[in-house]
Amino acid sequence: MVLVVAGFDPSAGAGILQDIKTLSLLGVQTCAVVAVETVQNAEKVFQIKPRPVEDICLELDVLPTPRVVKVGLCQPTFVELLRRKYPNAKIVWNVILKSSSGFEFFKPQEVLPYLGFADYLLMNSEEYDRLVECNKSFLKNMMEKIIITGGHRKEEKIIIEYNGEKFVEEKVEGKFHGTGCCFSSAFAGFLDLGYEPKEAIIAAAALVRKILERSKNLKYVASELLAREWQKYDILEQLDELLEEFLMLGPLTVPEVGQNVSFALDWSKTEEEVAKFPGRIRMCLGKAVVVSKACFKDKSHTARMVLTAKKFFPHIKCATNIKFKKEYVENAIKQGYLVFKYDRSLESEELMKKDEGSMEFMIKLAVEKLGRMPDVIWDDGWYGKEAMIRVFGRNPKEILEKVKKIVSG
Ligand SMILES: Cc1ncc(COP(=O)(O)O)c(N)n1
Repeated sequence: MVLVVAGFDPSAGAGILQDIKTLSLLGVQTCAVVAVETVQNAEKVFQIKPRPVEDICLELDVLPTPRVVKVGLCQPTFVELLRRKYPNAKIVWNVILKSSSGFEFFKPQEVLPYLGFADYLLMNSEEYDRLVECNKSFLKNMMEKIIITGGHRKEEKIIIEYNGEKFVEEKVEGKFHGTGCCFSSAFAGFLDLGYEPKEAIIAAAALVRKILERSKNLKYVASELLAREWQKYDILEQLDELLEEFLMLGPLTVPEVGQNVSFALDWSKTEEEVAKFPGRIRMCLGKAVVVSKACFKDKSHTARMVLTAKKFFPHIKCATNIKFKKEYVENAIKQGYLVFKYDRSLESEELMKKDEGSMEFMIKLAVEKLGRMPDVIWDDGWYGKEAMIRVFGRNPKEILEKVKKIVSG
């Protein structure tokens, strides 16, 4: 378990909220106590208010004993107390003298007497230089504990120094509020997972780079943008789980052009962010087959349909196309589904030639006419276009249920 003892930044770019976001990416159990309250946003720290030591201790007393303690913005004297309370824990102290926005939290002489109580001291090169300036010999004796994080020097890469070694990671351009907190809690998390300190540095630097690549154009470390990537795995699993059932229905559903089931994430913007079966579900010697499990690669009509439907109704994230039969449309109506007939003759010549925009046009038309998202949109074909029934819903399970009812009446 990692215990975080740090400051509370209500803007969540830095401090405890950032620590928790980062540690949850590693899936390690985390507890936290607020050592300092702050008034701040991504641009500026206005005020800090240390909490009474007695209050913090009351909270610590009822928590399990941690394997790793990550200390962030905290009264330096408190680190001595933590050492005594948790003699066997690894204490990782992210020594913060100044915020990236320039607010002076502590003076070097305030933290120096307590550095010896931690096992690892993380600081940027500016902070390191200030501490050396204040007491060179004291810091020299502590070199095997000190991890100097890059990013504040003008080098082209991030260079992290530890115990005479240098670790290099790609730099992401930009100024992000909370990088120190993110790196130090990732380092603490990897220690908790059993990594050697060197390995924890390499892994933490790679994780921070991945998060920062997603935080481009933002002012803070947006760990939540990496956190949402788990949904990719989740939707692939949901599609693959139901593939067998979709294949069983194949002889009743697969059109000449093949069938696909596309499933989007809440944040999907492009076809490559929509899960689908590349190569589609096709009929081969009377059996429905796929060439691949669900993945994000490949283009798909149904993926484009979902992306458009989602623009109007964000909860509509899944769609499939099945072959047209008059009785299927009748069944859908009988089942009480909202059914829209799409008239392909309304398409402009330009749209027909391109094909790209026709799915978008079709859904816009349906939504405009009905005022809500239909369950089914069908058309009876056009020159060179196979007649088709399209089924929409929240997820593959819902789509499968709808398709079953439509084909069996
Ligand atoms: C609660 C708290 N902890 C740490 C920092 C430093 O982060 P940064 O240097 O990015 O402002 C901060 N501003 N607030």
